[in-house]
Amino acid sequence: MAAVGGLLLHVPESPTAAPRTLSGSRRAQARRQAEATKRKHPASREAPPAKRRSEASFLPAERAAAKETQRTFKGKAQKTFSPKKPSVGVSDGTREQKPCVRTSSLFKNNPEIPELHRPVVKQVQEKVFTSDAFQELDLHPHLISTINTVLNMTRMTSVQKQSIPVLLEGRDALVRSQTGSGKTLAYCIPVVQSLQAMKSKIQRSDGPYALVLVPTREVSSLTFGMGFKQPFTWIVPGVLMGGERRKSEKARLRKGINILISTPGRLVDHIKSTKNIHFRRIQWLILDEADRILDLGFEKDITVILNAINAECQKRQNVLLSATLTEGVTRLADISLLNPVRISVLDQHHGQSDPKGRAVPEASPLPAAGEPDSFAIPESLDQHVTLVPSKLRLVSLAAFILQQCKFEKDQKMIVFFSSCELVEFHYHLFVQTLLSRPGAPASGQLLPSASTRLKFLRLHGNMEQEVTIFFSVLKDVAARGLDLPQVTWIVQYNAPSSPAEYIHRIGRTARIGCRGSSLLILAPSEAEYVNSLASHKINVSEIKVEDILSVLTRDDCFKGSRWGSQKSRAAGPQEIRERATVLQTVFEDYVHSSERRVSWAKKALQAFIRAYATYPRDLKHIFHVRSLHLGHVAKSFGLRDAPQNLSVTALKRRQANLNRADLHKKTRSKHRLAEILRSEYSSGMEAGVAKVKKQKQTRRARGPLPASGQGSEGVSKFSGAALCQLVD
Ligand SMILES: Nc1ncnc2c1ncn2[C@@H]1O[C@H](COP(=O)(O)OP(=O)(O)OP(=O)(O)O)[C@@H](O)[C@H]1O
Repeated sequence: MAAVGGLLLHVPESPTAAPRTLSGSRRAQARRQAEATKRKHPASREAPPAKRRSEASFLPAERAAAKETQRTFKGKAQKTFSPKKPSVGVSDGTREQKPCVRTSSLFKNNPEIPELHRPVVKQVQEKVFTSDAFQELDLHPHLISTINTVLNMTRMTSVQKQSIPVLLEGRDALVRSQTGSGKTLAYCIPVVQSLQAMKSKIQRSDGPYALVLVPTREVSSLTFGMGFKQPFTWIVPGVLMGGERRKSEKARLRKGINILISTPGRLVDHIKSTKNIHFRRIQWLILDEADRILDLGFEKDITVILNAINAECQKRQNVLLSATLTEGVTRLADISLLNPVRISVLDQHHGQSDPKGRAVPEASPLPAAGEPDSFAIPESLDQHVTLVPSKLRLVSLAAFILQQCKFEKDQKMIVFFSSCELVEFHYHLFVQTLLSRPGAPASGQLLPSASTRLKFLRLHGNMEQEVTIFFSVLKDVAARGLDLPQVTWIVQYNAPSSPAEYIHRIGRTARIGCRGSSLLILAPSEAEYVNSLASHKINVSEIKVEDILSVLTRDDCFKGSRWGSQKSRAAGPQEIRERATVLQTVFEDYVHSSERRVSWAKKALQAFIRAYATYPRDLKHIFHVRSLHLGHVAKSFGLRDAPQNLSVTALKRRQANLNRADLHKKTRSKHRLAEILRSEYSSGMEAGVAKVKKQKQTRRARGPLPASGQGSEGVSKFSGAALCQLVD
């Protein structure tokens, strides 16, 4: 089941959007460039530690890698990259002041980009579809016809073919299969089949017969929407989710829910406070996305739930499903399943099926002690990584979005960030600078040929109201809520905190056999993360940052003056630098156009650093706040200088005093805190975090708002978040 805690979706704009006129745009561009030229660049103040300093620094060191530059750019490499003097050019037959863009600030003093010696590993792969139809299963004809006509599915996926017969036989099962392989229906079908076949017809007032636990509210809605669209109207499914008011959930529980879908946190909340919740008729207990449930620290809540169910009913069927089979998942299986059949789609090749194609109980291929887990990755998914110096991160992300979504057709992209604040920041920044708006005045902050083909949406944990809107938007766009089958690109702007999280993020594309690609953006100092992924049999190939930025040469609105009259000239590194600087200047001008926006960008920067400080211990040698160069990172927030009062230690101390003590008290787990801070998955029931959110809201009411008045600040309820964009 798809689960994305927060995302920003990007849909085609109305074709009526009026593009701005070129002449006005050129003037605005010239003004921006003039300002950029006038500005004093603080390059020397931003110099990185001596260890990583290099003179000319677009590539690992331009001079050292001149050959590489020529190979990649297919143009003539420039020998020197000193700031250029303003020049006068001729345009459209009129003499016009065309100042040059200074390139020193963005491209000087960057750390070297190391050669990526990526170990090539053989990825674990699974076959998604079988040739077998649902008709081959012993199911009620109405159920088959609903699957065929309402859900529009004919052939079973491998996991469905292996799991459904086992579950229909009444066995407990531990099911492992890659993301997007159809695990939800693998349990929904047997549950519905068994409940409709009960001798005494189910009454709504009987209460729950099946309990489905999922990690997040989003997943619960989707499970409800997709899996339990069943034809037997007397079986009532229902969802308990954190965003809804407890009172109305209690009322629904009182009326009766036969298939109850909930996040662990929300259910525990009801177990403790709702009198009329009971489990005496439970026949099915499903733990879906068990790895994510554990990642989020819900182990204790699961124990509370198991105890509550065991106290009222002993005999039931238990199913645990997971994309990754970690030690934690096996431990959970040990306590929740009884003599389970272990189904792993990979096992097909290892003779674990009987002659009828049914899986038989057997030990699953768990990693040996000390050996890292390996994850199955869809065959149709191409994974990439790019190493980008901090100063170039923002322009690189924007260039990549433009490359894929403006210059390519039929693209949809989800961009994951490490916090809600980052989603808000990038959403507003891109909407204000990269999009053209009908009737918008020529503010000079919008790119002249700003795209009419792009649209952005966002989703994250601080958006309770907007989640509903988001779902209704998605209904039109993708028809399957957050499970967006046509997503073509997943971009991870901030690295995930675990390989399992990486797998779940990239699992939003290449679903159910479709093609998809992913891009992980790392800083040069984070290159070792690629080895960490390789140890889990995750294979990524490199895209060079200059190849990403070179897309800017396809759009004349990024043109620097030096190239104004040389249309035929091939794009060289210098031109790419100039164009990247034009784009960066657009972002910086927007951010620096008011005090409020500067303070908003600073807060986003703080949120980034806070999230960076929460990487788990085993990744600290790769992601350590001390290795961040604040001046450089500030550039990726459109800030011209690092905020004066922003020292990593002070920030951490302040943050610890403000929030963590409270959160620690509530969660009693450092790991859980880190996950809540970093992960896009949440039940929405984190008491401690909710309290923090309340504090933040109060503070937000007092403090300055971002430009649009919609942003958020501080520690979010769950900060892993994503920005998703979709293009016509
Ligand atoms: N037999 C089928 N034929 C066609 N599409 C299917 C079939 N089974 C499931 N799907 C579709 O595949 C997509 C992924 O299914 P689902 O969300 O259940 O996968 P999953 O394995 O639970 O993924 P994840 O682990 O990422 O949550 C959904 O859009 C679903 O509608």
